[in-house]
Amino acid sequence: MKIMYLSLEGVEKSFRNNMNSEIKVLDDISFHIEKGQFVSIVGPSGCGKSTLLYLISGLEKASKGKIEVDGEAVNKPGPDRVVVFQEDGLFPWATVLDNVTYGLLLKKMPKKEAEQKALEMLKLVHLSNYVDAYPHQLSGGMKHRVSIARALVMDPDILLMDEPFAALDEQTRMTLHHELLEIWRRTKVTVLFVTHNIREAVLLSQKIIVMGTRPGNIKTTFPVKTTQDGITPDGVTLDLEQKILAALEEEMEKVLKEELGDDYSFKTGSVHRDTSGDMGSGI
Ligand SMILES: Nc1ncnc2c1ncn2[C@@H]1O[C@H](COP(=O)(O)OP(=O)(O)OP(=O)(O)O)[C@@H](O)[C@H]1O
Repeated sequence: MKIMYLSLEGVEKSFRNNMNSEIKVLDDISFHIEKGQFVSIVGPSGCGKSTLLYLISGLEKASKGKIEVDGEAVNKPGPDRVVVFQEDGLFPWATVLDNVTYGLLLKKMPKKEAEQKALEMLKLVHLSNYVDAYPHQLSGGMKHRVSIARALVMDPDILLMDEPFAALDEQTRMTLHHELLEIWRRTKVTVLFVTHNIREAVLLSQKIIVMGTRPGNIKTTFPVKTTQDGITPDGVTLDLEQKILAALEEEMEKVLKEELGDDYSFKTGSVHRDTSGDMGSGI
């Protein structure tokens, strides 16, 4: 029997708007993730993807429903769940090494031990030669690698990644995809990865959760079929990208109609489906 590691059952989240009325952002979210899985979440802008990550991280509380990690209810942030954001969030006044040791020193780990752990992580993200550099001396991709090292050094069980590579250029993003997969295979950390980019989701994940919107819900889930080497064959990749895009088109139509008026007509297939391009980055 498979162990369900992260489990959400009937999760709802509402916020109060400026008019003091309740707006439901997430409705009846239920899914289960096995330990060590790499799962992506895609969905239209504003459907509640970040909110969902914050609920799992414990930074926000669910209005209803249950979130459990390894059978334990989540009700506050914990070192077992670390979030990596789109912005690298590094301290500009601190060196790479000091940025990575920061969380460990807060946990009262002795400095020598913290530095040794940080150096191991920096080796894993190929930044051993930059330990004394300051963030402004690094490229965007390198800064993201530091922020991944800073998250991993805490030994999290679950890495929650909120569009971590969205602001990077295509080539840097491709390099980081390789590195992230290598890190994932070596550390066996469970990854929940939010992205707007369908291709990115297909390339990285074992399972893809597609969210609908108004309010945010789970529209459908796709398993990603890989070979024994963990590689998704090209035909499978393209087919899956098309299926995800088709599922999202309906949601996008809903949003556009709401924002642009009822007479707006969304033509099926009007989304650019050039498979050589950057699938879904406009979603
Ligand atoms: N603290 C808050 N108070 C009030 N409303 C909020 C709060 N946080 C999020 N929301 C609302 O919840 C909805 C979902 O936001 P969220 O950022 O989770 O969506 P998203 O899918 O991550 O969007 P994007 O893809 O554009 O980043 C939005 O309408 C947002 O305005």
